[in-house]
Amino acid sequence: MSTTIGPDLSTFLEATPDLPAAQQPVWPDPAALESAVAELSTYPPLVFAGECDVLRDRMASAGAGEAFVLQGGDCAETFAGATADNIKNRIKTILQMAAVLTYGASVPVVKVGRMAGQFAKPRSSNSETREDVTLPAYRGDMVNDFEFTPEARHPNPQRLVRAYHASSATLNLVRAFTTGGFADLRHVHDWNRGFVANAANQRYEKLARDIDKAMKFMAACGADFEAMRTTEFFAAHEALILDYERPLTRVDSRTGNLYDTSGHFIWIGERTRDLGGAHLDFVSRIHNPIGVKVSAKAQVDDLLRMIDLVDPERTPGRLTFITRMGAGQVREALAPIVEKVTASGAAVTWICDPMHGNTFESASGYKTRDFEDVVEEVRGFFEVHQGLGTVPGGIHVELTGNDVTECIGGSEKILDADLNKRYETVCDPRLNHQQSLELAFLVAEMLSRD
Ligand SMILES: O=C[C@H](O)[C@H](O)COP(=O)(O)O
Ligand SMILES: C=C(OP(=O)(O)O)C(=O)O
Ligand SMILES: [Mn+2]
Repeated sequence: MSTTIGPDLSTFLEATPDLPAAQQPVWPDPAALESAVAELSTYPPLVFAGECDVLRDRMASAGAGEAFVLQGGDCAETFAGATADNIKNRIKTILQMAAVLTYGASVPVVKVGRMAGQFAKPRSSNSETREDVTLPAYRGDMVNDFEFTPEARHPNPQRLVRAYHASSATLNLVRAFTTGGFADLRHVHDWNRGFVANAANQRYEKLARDIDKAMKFMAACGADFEAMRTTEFFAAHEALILDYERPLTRVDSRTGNLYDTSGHFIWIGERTRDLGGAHLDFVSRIHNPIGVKVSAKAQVDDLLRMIDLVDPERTPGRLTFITRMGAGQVREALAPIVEKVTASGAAVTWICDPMHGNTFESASGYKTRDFEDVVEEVRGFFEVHQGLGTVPGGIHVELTGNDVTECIGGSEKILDADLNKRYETVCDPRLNHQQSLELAFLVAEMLSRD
């Protein structure tokens, strides 16, 4: 892969028309931006194009019902939060969930972290007001700082460079954990035994016992557990800030194709998926597997045009629709979309994000989600696909491996009054470690019935 801007890449950058790009920061110093972008464009790729191709094949398998995708991680990663413990806890949680889902689905689980690049946020409002002070909204550590002062909220393009380094360090540790023995299926299974040993999680004991039996059966048959000490793991984030994504786009020396090397899988958010906008234009020019968030407001005709733009060849695994309808709307809103997209002959993979349609402000003023709504949206997602004979390909969840109190409900019965105990997110409320595992057990039950 070329690490400098070669002739093909310059042509790409010049050919990119000046389309409107939603949700971009207004960088106050153009010279500082130019210098940060120039610096990024000289840096090595964070991922290799061949790995993106492998993930595209995996997403295709999920679209065909031969794999199940688990995407999970913070709503917004932070520079300060990129510590060994935080990363380890998140990986551990995802691995534990994946083990349970693998059993439930009886197919391989494709593990994808919302990690190593998830440093930018689209916002509903450009500003935030606390008491009588109004400042620019926090847009992710890649742009400005969460602290509520005018200096902190000032967009600083050197943060793009810092985001690259934080992503690089995160990815390095993720690769070490997932290939160095930490991911050993036997450890992961032991951790899950710990989860069901908690009296509050007794309801899941039977499933855990069944997995235990399956492991013993495999061992008795001489299964090669040594080969299960490592696992594939991919990195994903929302491709929001084009001044970060464009300079990390490289020509793959094997094929001459362009890849955004900031992550294996990148997605376009609900607020930036306009057909005439710069974000869809950008992803239509690169070869990574791409996701697009789809809310209940989406128009099917727009989605069909989007498919023509992003996946004109109808390559399985190229395009994933990450639907986020809300528990109350999923059955009604998702069915006609899946039906018409399927009837068009498109080959998209369907994933359920049960978080973003279920956010509300609690009585005590916290932005939260109810665990019950999260589970209910996944249930609706499965029902719709079952009804249409289409494939529910995976889930996309905002989670952390830590014991935060950001979403209410779950077997620990977190209440509104508990939210202030450990509300640590800088953007959306995440499922904590226990809630994430509980979700995995419930989805495994849905999958095994499916
Ligand atoms: O994931 C992100 C949020 O849903 C998005 O940034 C909007 O959040 P806001 O309504 O707090 O701005
Ligand atoms: C902003 C997000 O989602 P959406 O684009 O679906 O609102 C997100 O995934 O954090
Ligand atoms: Mn979010």
